[in-house]
Amino acid sequence: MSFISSPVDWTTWTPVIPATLMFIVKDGRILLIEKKRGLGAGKINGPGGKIDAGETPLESVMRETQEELCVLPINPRKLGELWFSMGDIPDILCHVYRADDFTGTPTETEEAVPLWYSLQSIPYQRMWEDDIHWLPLLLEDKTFLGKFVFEGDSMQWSHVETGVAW
Ligand SMILES: COc1nc(N)nc2c1ncn2[C@H]1C[C@H](O)[C@@H](COP(=O)(O)OP(=O)(O)OP(=O)(O)O)O1
Repeated sequence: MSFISSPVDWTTWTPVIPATLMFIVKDGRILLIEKKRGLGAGKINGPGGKIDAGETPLESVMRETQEELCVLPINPRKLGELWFSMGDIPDILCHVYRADDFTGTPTETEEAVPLWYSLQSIPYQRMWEDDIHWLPLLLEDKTFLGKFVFEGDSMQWSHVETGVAW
């Protein structure tokens, strides 16, 4: 969808909300959540959320994963950033992490239902529209920077580059 020019000037774009996402990939499966409340409620995503004041992105994604799923990722690594121009809500810069192991038992909480999917049956139709543009890169352990323009739930424009050094 990046064949048309971007409706957003990314050189001056300034995100308002810093956020995170975590994807745990183990034994040919990925640990996702059905989000029960907040932005994206009802969709399937990784655990994550807004970064609190004074937190680093890594501290935030560990806290959010613990709060939402009762697990702690082992050796998390940042693979991507997602820049979301959202239109009707404040713009989001999301740091995306992957881990290949965890401690604890994935457990339903007030915020999320844990869901394991095989890597061959990721439910993209129930996820945000941008995910299919970068989650395959994360599964290949590639780094990426994705820029997306949304109007409501509808993606209007996208561009993803890979081989980014974080
Ligand atoms: C627009 O496209 C998006 N795609 C994907 N894959 N993920 C997105 C998109 N927009 C937002 N997100 C992610 C980023 C965060 O992980 C969550 C939103 O976080 P939330 O608002 O739920 O933050 P919390 O701190 O958990 O919320 P509370 O204020 O309820 O504590 O969605």
